Parts: sequence; C-alpha cells; structure tokens
Amino acid sequence: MKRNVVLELTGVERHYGQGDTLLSILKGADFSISKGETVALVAPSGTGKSTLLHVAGLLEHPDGGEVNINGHACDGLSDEKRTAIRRSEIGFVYQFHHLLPEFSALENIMMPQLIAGLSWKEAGERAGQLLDYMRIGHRGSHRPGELSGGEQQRVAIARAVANAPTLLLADEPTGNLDPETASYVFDALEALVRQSGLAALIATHNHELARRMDRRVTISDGKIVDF
Ligand SMILES: Nc1ncnc2c1ncn2[C@@H]1O[C@H](COP(=O)(O)OP(=O)(O)OP(=O)(O)O)[C@@H](O)[C@H]1O
Repeated sequence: MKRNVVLELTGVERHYGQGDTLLSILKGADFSISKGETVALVAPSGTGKSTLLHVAGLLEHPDGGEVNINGHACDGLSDEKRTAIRRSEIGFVYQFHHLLPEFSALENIMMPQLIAGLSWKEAGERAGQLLDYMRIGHRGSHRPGELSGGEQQRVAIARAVANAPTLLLADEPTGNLDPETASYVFDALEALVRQSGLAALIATHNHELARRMDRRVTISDGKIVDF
C-alpha cells in the first residue's frame, strides 16, 4: 500500500438483484485517496455514487474486491469491527442533514463523541470549537428546526468530523441548498477538511465546486476514472 493512503478500493464489485434483473453497478472499481487529499466524485444520476460511498464507508459489503482503510482490510472483519472502524475513522455528510430534532446543535455534535466514550466536558468543548469554526457558535443551543438549511448543514459537517476521523465521505452535501448558500457551506467544508488534513471524497453534481478539489473522478461502466 502507498504511503499515507487512507482509503483504497481494489477491484470492487457491487451488484443488485439477480438473474435477468441483475444490475452491475461497480465492476472492478479501483480507487485510492491519501491523507489530506480532496476528491470530487462527479457522475450522472444512477451510475453508483451513493453505492460507492456506502461500500467505501463500510455501510455495505462489496460483492467482490477489497476495501482497505488505513491499512485495515475491512471485508473479512466482523460487523462489530467494521462499526468500530466506521466510528473512529470515517465521517459522513449527506444531502439531508439527519440531525436529531430533539437535541440542540451543540448536543448533536457532541453525540458521536459521547458514543466514543468522551466525557460530557470534553465533548462539549470540542463541539463548541467546531461550532465556532463553522461560524455558528451563537446557535449552539438551538434545535435543528430553528436553524436555516445552511446552518443545519454546517452542524451536520461539524458532527461528521467531531471524532477526528481520517476520511470524510460526503454525498451531495450541498445538493439541497440554493447556489449562494451551497457555495458558503462548501467553503466551510473545504476549509475544515484542509485544516484538519482529512482525506475527503465528495459526490457532487456541481462542477464549479468539483473544480476546487485536488482531483475529480467519475464512474464509467462500473469503474472509477479520473477526468
Ligand atoms: N438496494 C438496492 N437494490 C436494487 N437496486 C439498487 C439498490 N441501491 C441502488 N440500486 C440501483 O443502483 C443504481 C445506482 O444507485 P446509486 O444510488 O448508487 O446512484 P447515484 O449515482 O448515487 O444516483 P443519484 O445521483 O441519483 O443519487 C441505481 O440504478 C439504483 O436504482
């Protein structure tokens, strides 16, 4: 494995259905991303962006090939070990924020850290720093329903990195926002990623945002290719 490689996919296959209805989405996909590298995943709807992110994020098993995260070959591992790697190494951001509506912004960001065993004080301090970094420190006590779409998404991004993961996987993180807010939220996401040295794989339909990443890849006939 190359030095500093955070995520490496080798010959990954993913199929849905069977027989006449078999749909091959990933057909021997190879991909790797190193520490500090940002990669945009730009591909037409239905080509397998979410599938790729789910397999890379250990949410789904590949039907063939290997997924390696920070030197761990993940496919033969128990579900418990996969969950442990997912919690410690991977942060997810989705198109919709999926924040817990009954908890404040601060508490939402604290949650993964509390699950990881940090004290209330430690989790609160880190969550507060992240809120400040995302320029919403004054909104910490507000519930998601009291925040704008852009603020909600900034909380979701802060939550994704709360446990200091090494890999950020984002599926259309600004897809639900108007262009101006999307640009603002993307600025915050990019600054956070670059400041923390994360490897980030970000699926987006927005070519302007994609151009700001170090590399751009697409999915073509079930394989991952740079463009
Ligand atoms: N669990 C499943 N069972 C059957 N087919 C599925 C399943 N999940 C995804 N698919 C199919 O696999 C293909 C790829 O889906 P995926 O969600 O990865 O695409 P995508 O590129 O992320 O699309 P979009 O940009 O519209 O979100 C689609 O044709 C989808 O219908």
